[in-house]
Amino acid sequence: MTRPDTPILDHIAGPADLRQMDGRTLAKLSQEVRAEVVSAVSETGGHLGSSLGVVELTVAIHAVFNTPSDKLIFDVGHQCYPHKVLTGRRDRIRTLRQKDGLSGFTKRSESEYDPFGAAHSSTSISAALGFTIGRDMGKPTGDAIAVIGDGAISAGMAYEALNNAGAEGRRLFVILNDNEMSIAPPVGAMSAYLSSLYAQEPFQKMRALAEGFESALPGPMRDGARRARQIVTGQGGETGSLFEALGFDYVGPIDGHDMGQLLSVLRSAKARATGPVLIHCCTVKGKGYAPAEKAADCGHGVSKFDPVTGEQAKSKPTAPAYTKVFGQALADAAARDPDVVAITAAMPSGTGVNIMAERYPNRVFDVGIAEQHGVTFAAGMAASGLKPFAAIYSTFLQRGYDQIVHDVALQNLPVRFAIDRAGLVGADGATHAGAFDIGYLSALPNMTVMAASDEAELVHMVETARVHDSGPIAFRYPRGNGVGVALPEMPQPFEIGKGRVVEEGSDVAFLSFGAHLGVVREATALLASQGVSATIADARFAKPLDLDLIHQLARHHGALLTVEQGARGGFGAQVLHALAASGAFDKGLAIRTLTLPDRFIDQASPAEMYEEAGLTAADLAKSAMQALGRETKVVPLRA
Ligand SMILES: Cc1ncc(C[n+]2csc(CCOP(=O)(O)OP(=O)(O)O)c2C)c(N)n1
Ligand SMILES: CC(=O)[C@@H](O)[C@H](O)COP(=O)(O)O
Ligand SMILES: [Mg+2]
Repeated sequence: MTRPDTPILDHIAGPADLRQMDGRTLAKLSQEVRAEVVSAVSETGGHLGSSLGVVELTVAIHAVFNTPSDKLIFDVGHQCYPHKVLTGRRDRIRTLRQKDGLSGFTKRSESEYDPFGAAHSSTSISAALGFTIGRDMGKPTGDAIAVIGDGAISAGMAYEALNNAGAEGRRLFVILNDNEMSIAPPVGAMSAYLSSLYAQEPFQKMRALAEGFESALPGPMRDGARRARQIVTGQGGETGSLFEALGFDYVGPIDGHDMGQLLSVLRSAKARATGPVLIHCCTVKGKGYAPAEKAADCGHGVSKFDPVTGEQAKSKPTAPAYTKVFGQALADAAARDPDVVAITAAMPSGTGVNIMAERYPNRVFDVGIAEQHGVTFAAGMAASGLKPFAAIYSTFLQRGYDQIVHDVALQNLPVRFAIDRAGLVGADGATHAGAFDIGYLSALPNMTVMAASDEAELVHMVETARVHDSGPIAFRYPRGNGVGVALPEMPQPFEIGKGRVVEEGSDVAFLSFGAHLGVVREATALLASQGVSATIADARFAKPLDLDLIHQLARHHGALLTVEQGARGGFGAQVLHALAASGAFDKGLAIRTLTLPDRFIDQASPAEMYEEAGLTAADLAKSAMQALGRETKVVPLRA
């Protein structure tokens, strides 16, 4: 594959080199960085659109600020590819999101230029404020600059940070990267407010309340800024008032692709700021690469693609994606039951609720990146008598945990949690792993917790959740495609707390919770080839547990192994508690709990990550042999 011609970039060793360049050269360099990002992501896949949108901004920040002493903190971190190219990682940029390669996000362990890791949104201002306190208390750290998107700034945590930063009044830079896009078009009053800011004032007529800013700006901008200030302070204009009310100086809006504007504004802000400053920067998501600019999601997340045409490599699925199966089952449930409503936190297509939204737009609520609010909002809906399905990825539901405890479980409100991306997700890595939900939900009184072992089970679980109106209920399912089983014509609710035996055996029993059932089947085939007969049970429920089934498995087999795609403290722990409480260990019991290990696992393919986790079929078979006290070397093992 031909690589782009990058004569300027080829001579960049690090951000210090940018500080020697004039604006025209920096603008040219930006084009080369853009070409490099397109070329690299065409080979790896990844968050293309967000990265393309911040190329000039990233170049300008590094040219003006003294990174890594100054701390550049990207919110979410999915837009950091140009930053990685410029900060000594260009030689590995084609390993993005691959096993042993660069992370797709900022990561402290990867570079001194990544002062704060991210991947979940809306943390940057808080972290930047923390650095400013460190600086002011004498720690060897320079200015802090948070770059946050218009989607990310819709989350509560960002407001908490703005509120705190405004009150602290310390020198701090927040750059609002406003591309009028989240993953889907952004929603909410804040988004409308930001749009109104640049509807009121075209570029160049920037506004800076402090006189000092104005006088530091070049001629035409200074006039624009002064006019804007007069509009606001003299004639009651509203521009920037929200941020100013929070204690920030507001500068903008500026054109985030105009190197001249960026350099002027950043330099004057750097020279003059005494307190917190918000620079409102307007950009285009996918900028400069037509297929991304034209795409409905502006190329937010792409698989490998042909850089000439933009056509993405799509493998032919052998079975429908779990997300789609859920989305369809939810829409069907909504058709049967007018009380069914759905909530998403800025992920309508990622969670599949867009399918229901097409049919029932007034019953699907996108709350923006606001999982905490989304959970309590769902609790309110449940309290009103509706049947809310809060469709939130496992990893992002962590944001709403106190709301799950305090607003949902404690009040025993029947919120249905549809938990996608359960287990290891692949290229997004540890930050996005759905590792903890089994544990954090099963710990809660009143909560019912299910996991789907295949896509047909998922359909039945949607129905189980719909009819379960006596308390909260959750069901989890993984990223990716189902296993290819036939889907039921008409879903049937499961009996709460009842599992099923999938295959009868005699020597050892596997009690599987969720989508690792296929791997369990492979493990039993390996065991069969060694003359070991295994029972396979699908627990369906982590809470309440099917105690009869568990006791029966424990009693009639030489060993019992629980299997789950989740961290320690989850399903296996629940089983151990139940067996201990019944005294099953008093007489001795060979048992193993097969979970994710107690460490974070870096990005790779899901299969590679499960291998790293020690959850392959061979690993399971080996554990079974060990639990039975038999020779293990006959089983094919991972090195
Ligand atoms: C807490 C949390 N919820 C959801 C997401 C998923 N997510 C990642 S990027 C994104 C959109 C961010 O939009 P914006 O901040 O405007 O950045 P852009 O992609 O437009 O550059 C969302 C919803 C996340 N990373 N973290
Ligand atoms: C950055 C981020 O959080 C999302 O874009 C995420 O990468 C989406 O993941 P899926 O591809 O699994 O929907
Ligand atoms: Mg955006």
